[in-house]
Amino acid sequence: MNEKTTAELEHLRGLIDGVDQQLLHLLRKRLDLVAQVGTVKHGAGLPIYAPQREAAMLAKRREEAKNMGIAPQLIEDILRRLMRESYLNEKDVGFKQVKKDLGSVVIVGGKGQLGGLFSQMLTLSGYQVELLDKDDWQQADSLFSNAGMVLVTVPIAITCELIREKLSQLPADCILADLTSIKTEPVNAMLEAHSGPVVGFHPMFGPDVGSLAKQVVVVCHGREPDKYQWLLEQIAIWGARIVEAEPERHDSAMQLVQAMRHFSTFVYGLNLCKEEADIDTLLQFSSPIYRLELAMVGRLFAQSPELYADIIFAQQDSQHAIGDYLDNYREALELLKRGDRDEFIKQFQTVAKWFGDFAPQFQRESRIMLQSVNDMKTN
Ligand SMILES: NC(=O)C1=CN([C@@H]2O[C@H](COP(=O)(O)OP(=O)(O)OC[C@H]3O[C@@H](n4cnc5c(N)ncnc54)[C@H](O)[C@@H]3O)[C@@H](O)[C@H]2O)C=CC1
Ligand SMILES: O=C(O)C(=O)Cc1ccc(O)cc1
Repeated sequence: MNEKTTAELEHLRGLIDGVDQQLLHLLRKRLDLVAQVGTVKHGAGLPIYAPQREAAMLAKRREEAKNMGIAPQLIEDILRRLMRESYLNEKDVGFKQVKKDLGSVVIVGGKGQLGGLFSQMLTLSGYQVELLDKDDWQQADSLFSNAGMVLVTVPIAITCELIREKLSQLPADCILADLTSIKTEPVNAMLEAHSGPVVGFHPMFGPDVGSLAKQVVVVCHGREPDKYQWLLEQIAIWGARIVEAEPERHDSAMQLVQAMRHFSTFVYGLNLCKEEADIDTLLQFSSPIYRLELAMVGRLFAQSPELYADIIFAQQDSQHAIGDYLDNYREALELLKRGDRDEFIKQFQTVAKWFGDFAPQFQRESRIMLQSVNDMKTN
C-alpha cells in the first residue's frame, strides 16, 4: 500500500533530500580529512584511538550543539558513528611496524577465526606472517627456524598438549605467545616448553570486530617482558587497551564473565528451543531490551559450539558458580510459588543497593543502546 502524501509534504521532502545530499558531501569531505589523519598517524606510529582528543572534541561539539538548539546527544551519536567509520578506514592505511628486525611471525592455527584476524593485523603492520595450520606440520621446522615470534591460536582443548609436544624446540630468542581464552594452563605450558620470552594474551572480542579501536586485550606476563614490550606497543597502535592480569586472576574473573555467562545463555537458548517458541512472534511482541537479549542469545548459536564447549568445560571450577546460580534460581522460584511478593521486593531492593551507582549508570548506557536497537527496526 502506498503511503499517503500531499504536494506540500512532497515539497518539504524535496528540501530535506537536498540537505541530506549536502550532508553526504560533508561526510565525504570529513572522511577524506580523516584519511589524511590516518596517514599522518601511520607515519608517526600513533595509536588510532586517541581518548583525550575524542573526549575533548565531543565535549566541544555538545556545547556548540546546545547553543544552536540541537540536542547534545544527537551530535554525540553522529560523531561517535563517524569516528567508528574512521577507525575502520584507518585500517586500510596499515599501521606502523614497531619491531622491524623480528624475523617472521608463525601463527599456529592461523587459518582459524582469531588467527585470521591477528594475521591480518600483523600483515597490515608490515610483519612477515606465516600460517601453520593442522595440515602444515611438515613445514614446521623450516618455519620455526626463521621465527621471531610463534603465536598459538588453536582450539582450547588441544592448546596445552600442542605447546608441550610441538613447541619445545623453538629458537632460544623466539617469543612464544598465545591467544587462548583461558590463561593459567597455557601460560604454564609455554613456560615449561620454551626457555625464551613467553607471554599470554586474551583478546576480549570475537573475530568479527571491524577494528581493534577501544577493544580490550588482557596480557599475562610470562618471561622476559622487555623482549616483547614492542608487541604491547603494537597492540596499542591498533587502538586496543591492554589490561594486565595474573593468569589466575584472569581465569577466576572469566568464570563469571565467560563460563557462567555463556552457560546461562546456552540454557536460555535451550529452553526457547525445547519450548518450541516462535521467534517471529517473540520479535513481534518484543520490547527493545528483549530484542537485545534475544540477539545476545541468538549470537551465541551463530558461533562455534566447540569454542564455547571448551570455554565452559575447561574451567571446571565454574561448576560451583553455576551451581550457586541454580540454587538462587530455585530459591527465587520458591518465592514465586508461595506468592511472597514482599520478600521478592525486599530482595530486589537489596540487589539494587548492591549495584549502587552502577544501576543508574547501566540504565543510561542501555538507554542509548536500546534506542539504536529501535532505530534498526524496518517495520
Ligand atoms: N573466536 C573467538 O571469538 C575467540 C577465540 N579466542 C581463542 O582463540 C583460539 C582459537 O579460536 P578460534 O580462532 O575461534 O578457533 P578456530 O577453530 O576458528 O581456529 C583454530 C584453528 O586451529 C587449527 N588447528 C586445529 N588443530 C591444529 C593443530 N594440531 N595444529 C595447527 N593448527 C590446528 C584449525 O584448523 C583452525 O584453523 C582459542 O584458544 C580461543 O579460546 C579468544 C578470543 C575470542
Ligand atoms: O563475540 C562474542 O560473542 C564473544 O563472546 C567473543 C569471544 C569469545 C571468546 C572469547 O574468549 C572472547 C570473546
